[in-house]
Amino acid sequence: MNPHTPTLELTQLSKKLGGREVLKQVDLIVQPGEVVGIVGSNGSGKTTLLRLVTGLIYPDRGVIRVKGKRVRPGLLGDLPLSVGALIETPSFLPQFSGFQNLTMLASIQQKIDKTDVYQVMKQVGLDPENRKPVRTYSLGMRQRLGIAQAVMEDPCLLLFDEPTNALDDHGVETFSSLLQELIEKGASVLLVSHVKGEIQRFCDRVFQIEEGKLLSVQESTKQKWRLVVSSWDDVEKLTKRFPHLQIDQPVNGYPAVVCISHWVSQAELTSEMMQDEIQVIEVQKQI
Ligand SMILES: Nc1ncnc2c1ncn2[C@@H]1O[C@H](COP(=O)(O)OP(=O)(O)OP(=O)(O)O)[C@@H](O)[C@H]1O
Repeated sequence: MNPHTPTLELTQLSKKLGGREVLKQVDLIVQPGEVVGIVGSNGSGKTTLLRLVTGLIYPDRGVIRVKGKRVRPGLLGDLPLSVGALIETPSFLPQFSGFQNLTMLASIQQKIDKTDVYQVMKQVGLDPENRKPVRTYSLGMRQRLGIAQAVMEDPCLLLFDEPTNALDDHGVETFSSLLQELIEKGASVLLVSHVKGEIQRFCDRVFQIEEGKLLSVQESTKQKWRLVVSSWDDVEKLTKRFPHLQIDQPVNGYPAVVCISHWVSQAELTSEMMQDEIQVIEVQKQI
């Protein structure tokens, strides 16, 4: 897999619902580690956009690619397994406990085991030992379970639709730190939210859906740098220290990585590297 392959590519995506063209020729590219916010008034098409990416519904026109692989919806289709989603009110089997629900879902892909499910439930503030069926869960507990389900298999792309809906203050904080952790690990996120603070805090870029069009309302302030370093040990130090790093083609035999960050000057960047005693051969600001 080419490390530069975008996590998500939407090309000329259009979708009609109830006789109305909800999305019109939408184009979007989301890179690894990028958090993209989607805002817009009620009924503007935000949820529709996320559902299209999961393959739950299919576009009338256009192409969706996750990690370069085309999403072909339908039961016999090719659904993107590396996508974690929390869209609208999550539904679970009501007669089973939260833990049972998640372990059943985990058994489909067999990427994670019961211990991982146990841990992720604790992470979202749910008691994995609670044997009560999901039908007795409050809305907030269901939402927490939905968040756990979305993140548990460490997907490369996360789709969150109003993730803090029904969460109490503690739940919001828990979600925020979980999201921060995922971003640091390099996941890409599409975040739909009416909560301005949430969008401002997490998103690198923000788009608004207006009359079916995806309009940019906040451009990224991040820069892309290529760092050429003296050894693979330095690459190891860098990958420990900085999220979203991608190994690049070596430059004159030296290892190189591409890094997306908010640094504005080369001096700032070099001083960060020096703190970790990383020997930088060359810093290239990419255009
Ligand atoms: N199954 C459906 N059949 C017909 N129309 C639908 C269907 N699902 C959604 N729509 C319509 O598509 C439009 C976009 O809906 P969508 O749920 O994507 O909006 P949204 O931006 O997520 O809204 P909200 O902020 O209220 O969650 C709305 O006008 C909605 O009524």
